[in-house]
Order: sequence, then C-alpha cells, then structure tokens
Amino acid sequence: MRKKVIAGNWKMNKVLTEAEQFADNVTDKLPNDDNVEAIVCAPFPFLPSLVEKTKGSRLQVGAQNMHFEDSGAFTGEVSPVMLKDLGVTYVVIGHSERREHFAETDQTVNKKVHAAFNHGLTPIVCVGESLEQREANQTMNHTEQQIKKGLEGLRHDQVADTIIAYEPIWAIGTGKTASSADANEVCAHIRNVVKEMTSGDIAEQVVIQYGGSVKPANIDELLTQSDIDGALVGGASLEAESFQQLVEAGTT
Ligand SMILES: O=C(CO)COP(=O)(O)O
Repeated sequence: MRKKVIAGNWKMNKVLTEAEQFADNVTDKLPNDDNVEAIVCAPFPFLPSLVEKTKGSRLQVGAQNMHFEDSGAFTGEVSPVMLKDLGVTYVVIGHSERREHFAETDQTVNKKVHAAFNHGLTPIVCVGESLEQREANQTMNHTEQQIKKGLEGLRHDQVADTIIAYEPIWAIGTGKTASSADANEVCAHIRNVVKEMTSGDIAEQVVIQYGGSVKPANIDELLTQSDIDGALVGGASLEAESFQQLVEAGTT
C-alpha cells in the first residue's frame, strides 16, 4: 500500500513568529502513523527554525523552490546544497505559480529534479492544466508532456521516490475543486505515463497528490480515490488545526 503524503504549501505567507507557533501547535499532535507523511513547505527564512522545532517529530520540512546549481553568481537564489545543509528534506518544484510568474519551464523543472536527487532531497513535482487547456480537452496530453519532460533522465528508483502533485491551475485558490472522479482520472493517467517511462512496479510506488482548494471538508473523498495518494494544500494548510485535520484524514 502506498503511504499518504499530506504537504502544506504556505506560499508567501506568515512571519517567523507565526511559523514557529504553527510548529509548536502541530508537532506533538500529529498522528503516530507510518502510513501518513506530514510535510510543511515554508518560505526560506523560516526553514532553519522549523527544522530545529520539528526535530524528532513527525513533521517534515520542505522548501517551495530552489536553483539547480550548487552555488555561484545567481543573486537572490537558494541552492540544493543550502537546503540539504539546513536539514530540509523536501522541495516543491515547478509549482504553477513559479511557471507563470517566474518563467519556470519543464526544462528548468527537470534540472531541479535532478539537482534535488543529487543532494538527497525529495522533489514534489507539480503539474496541471489551465482552464483553457481543460476546455480544449488537452488535460491528459499536457500533464503527460509535463511528466515526461520534467522527469526525463531520472533512474527508475528516483522516479519511484518522486512525489508528483497534480494541481489543475483553475482549482488553485479558487475554491473550485476538481471532482474527485475527475482528479482521479488525471492521476491515473499520470501513473500510466510513469509506467510507460519505467515499469508497472515503479508506477505502483509513485505517490501522486492532488492539489487545488483541498480542505478538511473535501479531503476524505479525494483520498478514497484509487490513484490519489495525498494532497498538496495551500490555504487550508496555514492554520495548525486545519493542517492537523488534513493529516488525520490521511490515516483513515
Ligand atoms: O497551489 C496549491 C498548493 O500548492 C493549492 O492552493 P490552495 O489549496 O490554496 O488552492
């Protein structure tokens, strides 16, 4: 059985004291269940403190982006070496907001995914279609291309360890969730693409999350679907109580 992975993506929210308070409120309340992984992907300035505060707890810490180079003249960027050195374990790569506002492409996603594995970080690779693409029936083809290009050149064991987050852009922060059946259909397609790229065994191991207006009220139904193994959650991950409820849902 694949474990459930519930990851909060705080985006550009909170100040340090709020981030620390969240950790204080959540760390000792998470379910003691190996079948669910709880991650919080926070802005860079909070990472050292969150890593410190979550030591020995079930809450893992992730970044929301990184550069693909180890070091160099890239003003304003953060490298995988820096993240690893801090004790960060996950990194979100290719979020649609980065693709839209920061010129992230499938090629940079691919370089970052390789860099993550080269430094022992687990990538959470985001894919998903826009409303226009969905209406033009391009959802399957678009997500397939994003997966093929984003994961190109990885070893099969690395593909197995990649977390894929299917986030339809039109469902992000809009309150519109894809129906669980529609979300599952795309996640199943993504698993099939992974199978074509690797093998049936590897495809069965890959964790595929759904993201887009997930909240405590709708997560149960999403998680009952055959190919949805967790959630990448924005707004509803910001409050400790709501995040905790989302993680609890992963235990059922
Ligand atoms: O983009 C998301 C997570 O990465 C989803 O955000 P919301 O849960 O706020 O819709």
